[in-house]
Amino acid sequence: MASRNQNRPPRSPSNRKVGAEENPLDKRRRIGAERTTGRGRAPFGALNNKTESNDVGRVEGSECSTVEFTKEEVEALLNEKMKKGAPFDNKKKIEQMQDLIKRLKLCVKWFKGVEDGYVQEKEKLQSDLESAEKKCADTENEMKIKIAELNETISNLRTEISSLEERIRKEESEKMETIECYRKEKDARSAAEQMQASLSIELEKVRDEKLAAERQAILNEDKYKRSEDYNQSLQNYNRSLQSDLKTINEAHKRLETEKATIVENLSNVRGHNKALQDQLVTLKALQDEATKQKERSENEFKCLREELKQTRDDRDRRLEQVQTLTVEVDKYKECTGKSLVQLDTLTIKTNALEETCSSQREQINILQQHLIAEREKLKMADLSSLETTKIFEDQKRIIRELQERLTEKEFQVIEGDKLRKKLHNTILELKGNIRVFCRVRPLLPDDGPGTDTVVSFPTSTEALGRGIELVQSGQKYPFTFDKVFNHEASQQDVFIEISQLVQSALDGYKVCIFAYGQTGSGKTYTMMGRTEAPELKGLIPRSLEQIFQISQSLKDQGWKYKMQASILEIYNESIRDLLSSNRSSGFETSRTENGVPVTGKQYTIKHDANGNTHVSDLTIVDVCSANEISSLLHQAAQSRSVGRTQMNEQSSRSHFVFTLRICGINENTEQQVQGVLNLIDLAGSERLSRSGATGDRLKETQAINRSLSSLSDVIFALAKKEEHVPFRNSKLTYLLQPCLGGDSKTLMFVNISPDPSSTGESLCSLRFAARVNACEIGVPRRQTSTRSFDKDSRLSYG
Ligand SMILES: Nc1ncnc2c1ncn2[C@@H]1O[C@H](COP(=O)(O)OP(=O)(O)OP(=O)(O)O)[C@@H](O)[C@H]1O
Repeated sequence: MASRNQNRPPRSPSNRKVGAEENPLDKRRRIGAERTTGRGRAPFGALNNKTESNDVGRVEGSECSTVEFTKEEVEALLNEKMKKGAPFDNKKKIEQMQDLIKRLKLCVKWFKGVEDGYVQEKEKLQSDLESAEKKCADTENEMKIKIAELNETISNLRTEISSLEERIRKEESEKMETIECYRKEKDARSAAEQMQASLSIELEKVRDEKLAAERQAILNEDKYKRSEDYNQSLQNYNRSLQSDLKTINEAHKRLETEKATIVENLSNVRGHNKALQDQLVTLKALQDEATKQKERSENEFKCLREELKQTRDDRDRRLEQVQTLTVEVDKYKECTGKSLVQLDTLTIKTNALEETCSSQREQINILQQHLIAEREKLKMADLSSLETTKIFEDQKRIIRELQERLTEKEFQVIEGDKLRKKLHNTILELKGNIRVFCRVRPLLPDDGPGTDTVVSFPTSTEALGRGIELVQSGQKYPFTFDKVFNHEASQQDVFIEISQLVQSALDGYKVCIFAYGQTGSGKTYTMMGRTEAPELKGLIPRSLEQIFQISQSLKDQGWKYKMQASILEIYNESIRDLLSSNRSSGFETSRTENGVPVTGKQYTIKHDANGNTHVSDLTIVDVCSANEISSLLHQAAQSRSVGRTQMNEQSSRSHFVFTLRICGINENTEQQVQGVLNLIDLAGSERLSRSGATGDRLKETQAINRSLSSLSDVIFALAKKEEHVPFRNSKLTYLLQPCLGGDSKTLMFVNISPDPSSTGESLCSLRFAARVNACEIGVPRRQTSTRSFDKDSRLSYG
């Protein structure tokens, strides 16, 4: 924090040396001591010395920046009296006075310097505070963003880590599965290899067997060939035996023939027969022998056949065996081929799995490296978050300090605001708690000729802008009001004058602004204005817009406002709720239409202990914006015109009362305010003698006159602090009474028509306004106008 001395005017080099050796307090003490001992104080002593050397200006310039005064010194300087000398020693007196003046000048300069320093310090602090606040807010935002980013990064990293861990777990389980698969495949491969080996052995065996079978087959074939050859030879032998047998049989036949011949020749050849018989026996023996031989050969042949068959069967069997073995060999071959293919695919798969495994291992390594890097990052993030937290704490501390300063400043602002309100109110009170403005409307095409003939505005310094003169029957009637607006005054000109009152309503005061005047004098124009163009807007919309604008701007100071609006109309002493959603229920029960009572509500006016007015059954709407108010005013205008049609009522015969209740609370100070803003367009005034009214119209006019007269009576009674406040059964005055007394602010517009045919009405209105203008409520009014209130000048509308 900057010390206060930093903002002081710079010290002269010579003095800086002194300042380095002793503090200002010591110096002040020294100055005081020197003064009491009469040896001269540092500033004044220096001044005196320099005065002697006739170089006062330069000395003052250089010394004033180094001299400091204590309160006591300043008071002593102010209270210092002339030393008593010779009574006519004017020269000495003058010197003394010059000395005193110089010291006083020094003191004043010192004061100015200090004051400038304070102002600079204040400005610097203000700018420091603003920049620090901005910086704090920025840093806080940055911190928040950074923390959010870090949190996000941390959460991302965490999710990444968890996903990586999950992936690792998955990879590991996959790896385990792969290893398991690999192991199984290895087993299968080894089993297949074993099988292949056993199959190879079997194949070898089968091959051997096949070779043996082939050899056997060759042998068998040889055997078979030999058997066939043998068979052939046996068949040949058999054939030869057959041919032998044939020849033998032929021989036998021949022998038989020979026998016959022989037998024939037996006798002849008995001898020979015998020999022949012997030969025959031998031949028979031979034949037996041959038959036996034949049988033996046949047996042998049979045996050989058997053997051949057996060999053939054997051969067939062997062939079958060979075939089955070949099939088996083929099968084995196929099987081996398949196994080999399987083995190859398994090998490829294994290789692929091994590759996958190694790539996964690599991936795991990469992921682990990632994990390590991310952990490292996390650590870094933690560290930076710690650093950030530290910075954040520092910033928080700075913010706290700044907030404390801000609170201090806010307190000062609040105090300033209180002072502003007080001053604002004082200004208004000085202007008068009751003020009367007069507004003269321009001539309308329907009016008679010339404004100047009826109304004129005095140009004397005292009455400029405040005076108005009305001419009736050649006689001039001068009036003075707080402000007089001529026919050229715009709506904005008028609003500028009343806008301070609007501020008072927000400050918690009761404010009542009403327009009074004869029919057609411009009351509605003043209060409501016209909707065609924004610049024609009247006081009511402008005031409400300002209220919302100010209430918005006060939000920064912690003020929160709740606004409630109600709009009513008083016609013939009956209240009509212009915001009632049910139009027929907007009328008071006491009203009748064509002699038939209209069903509706009873609007009873009550005042509570806090001086607030309540109208029972009245619609109260919470409003937050000027737009809402506009739509309410629109609704009220429609209800009004509907009411007029229903009641067969003429325009301007009713008082239009817009009430805005303002409840403000300051969240910082818990200060509360309750203001009321009443904006009223009164019914047009009319003299009975002039209206020539009869019947209901007469009653209406009497009621209006009664309520207007009663209004001035109430204002008068409140101004005079009279105990009895006359209401004369006027609902209007009873309604407004809490807003007229005490420190309430009342502003009355008296609207004047320049139409020569209504000069009498204008005079009457001006007299009424003058009567109100003479009232004083609260603090005494300014001295500029002498006011008198003639109790007997009560207006008569009769
Ligand atoms: N300052 C002005 N400038 C221009 N025209 C105005 C001004 N004042 C009033 N007028 C016009 O004069 C006419 C009568 O004004 P207005 O209706 O406001 O009178 P009023 O006093 O409200 O009458 P009433 O008592 O009958 O309601 C309107 O046409 C209005 O536009």
